[in-house]
Amino acid sequence: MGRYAVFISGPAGSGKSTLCSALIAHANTLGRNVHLVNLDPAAEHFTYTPTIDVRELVSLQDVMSELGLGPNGGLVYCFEYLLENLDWLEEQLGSFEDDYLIVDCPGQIELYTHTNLVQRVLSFLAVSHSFRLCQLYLLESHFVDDVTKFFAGTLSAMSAMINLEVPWINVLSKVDLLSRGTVGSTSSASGTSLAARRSLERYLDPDPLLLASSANASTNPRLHALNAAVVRLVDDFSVVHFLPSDANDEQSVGTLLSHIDHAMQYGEDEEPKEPRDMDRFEDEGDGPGDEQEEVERDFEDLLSGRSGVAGAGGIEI
Ligand SMILES: Nc1nc2c(ncn2[C@@H]2O[C@H](COP(=O)(O)OP(=O)(O)OP(=O)(O)O)[C@@H](O)[C@H]2O)c(=O)[nH]1
Ligand SMILES: [Mg+2]
Repeated sequence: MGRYAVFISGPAGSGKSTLCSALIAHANTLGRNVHLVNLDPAAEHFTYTPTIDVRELVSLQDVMSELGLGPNGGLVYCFEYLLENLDWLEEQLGSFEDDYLIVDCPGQIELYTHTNLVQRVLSFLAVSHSFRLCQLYLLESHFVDDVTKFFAGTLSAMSAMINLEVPWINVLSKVDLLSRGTVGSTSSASGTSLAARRSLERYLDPDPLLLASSANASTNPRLHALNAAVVRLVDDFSVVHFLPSDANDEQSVGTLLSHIDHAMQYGEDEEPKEPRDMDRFEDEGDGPGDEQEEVERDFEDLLSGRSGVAGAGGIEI
């Protein structure tokens, strides 16, 4: 079948561990055998017991108390320790028959952008163990309530992407909070939801002119040339494309899993599948569309509550 590993990364609290659990639960309902790998030496608890857990090799708490390091230095030390002890990882990997790993990563962005530590773990899996890899990068949906925050989030995703050089999927997590009005402006609840929804639509398929004018409206004129440069960058590279995610919505999780499978060409003997919920689109008689159209449709369904999954709650706007 081949060996596959998807790394779930993103800033602290962006929903990585929750999404790992949701992906595993969804894969289980499809009868698929996937394994959780914990690469976060500071993790506390998991819904599913990790099959491989870096804390069995080294834990952040021990490193901090024994070496007197702070949390960030301690984390870097833990990764260096892991890389010095790859035989441990090798032994853990060797016990699998079906290798589809869902890897929960630490939230410290500098691990992906300032060091090559994560990159070396990825290379070890790809080169020494023939894993096909994919990296998911989560950004919380509150990044879309302000264009300058969106730029910051997009640029951090881009710098991690350039550093790691593996198939990449950007995810806007917790979009259900937008529809509840928890994220966005301070107007009335329904107004806030609508505004947030419009923001999200704008950022899923950004119009460069609109992005530039709203960035210019909230920044010093001296920064307008920089805004224009960032908008060009955002417009020119596909890093700007985000898949919306609600970890509590099975359809959303299913769509993400299908994008991950597609990125890694999971099941190479089978016909490669387009990253979409095929049954739903076939039922609706839709022909194949481009990826962005798909994302927009999924997003529309998510926000309008047309989830089509038994037991999944609709989202009120
Ligand atoms: N509403 C909503 N909440 C979510 C979603 N995903 C995660 N959360 C919540 O966000 C919080 C953080 O989620 P985690 O999964 O622990 O985030 P994390 O990225 O693993 O955090 P660290 O490991 O500390 O970096 C928790 O309270 C989750 O319940 C989502 O899709 N919707
Ligand atoms: Mg976590």
